Amino acid sequence: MMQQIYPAPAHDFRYELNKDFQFAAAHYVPHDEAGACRNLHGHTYFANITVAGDELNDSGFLVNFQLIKSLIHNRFDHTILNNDALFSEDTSERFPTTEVVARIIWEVVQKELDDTPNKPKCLQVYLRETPTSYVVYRPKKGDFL
Ligand SMILES: Nc1nc2c(c(=O)[nH]1)N=C([C@H](O)[C@H](O)COP(=O)(O)OP(=O)(O)OP(=O)(O)O)CN2
Ligand SMILES: [Zn+2]
Repeated sequence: MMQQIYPAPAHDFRYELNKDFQFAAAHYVPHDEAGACRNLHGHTYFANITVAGDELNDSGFLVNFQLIKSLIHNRFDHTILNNDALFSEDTSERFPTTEVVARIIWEVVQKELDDTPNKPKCLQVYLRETPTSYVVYRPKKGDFL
């Protein structure tokens, strides 16, 4: 399916994995400057999640590829993002723009990784909203526990 070259975050961890997946979702951006995006419309989002770490778990995984996909796909696929409690119309920090959706994906994934024994780090979320538009979210050091 996706098999494209993604930008690579710099790091010196021993292992790095990447998981591609897609999900279909509708959204609108509740702001006057959003133009046509103020209207409810849908996308097939393509995501690439980068996870890195020095230690593997008892399965020999950094983290199961399927866990990364299911965390996001099960929550957002065939939904209206604006209806999810992770988003809000009260603050632009929680409007479901591509930038914010990418950051929220990072927050969901990293929260799960923080609960694993080998504690890998999500270093990058690449999120493509349309054939011509995508965002890359990279956390800063201080964003990790
Ligand atoms: N910085 C952002 N700009 C825009 C966002 C966004 O989330 N962050 N979102 C939109 C719209 O929601 C739209 O879905 C995507 O916009 P756009 O790239 O303009 O989509 P097109 O397919 O129409 O692009 P063309 O390259 O002109 O075909 C708008 N902006
Ligand atoms: Zn859109």
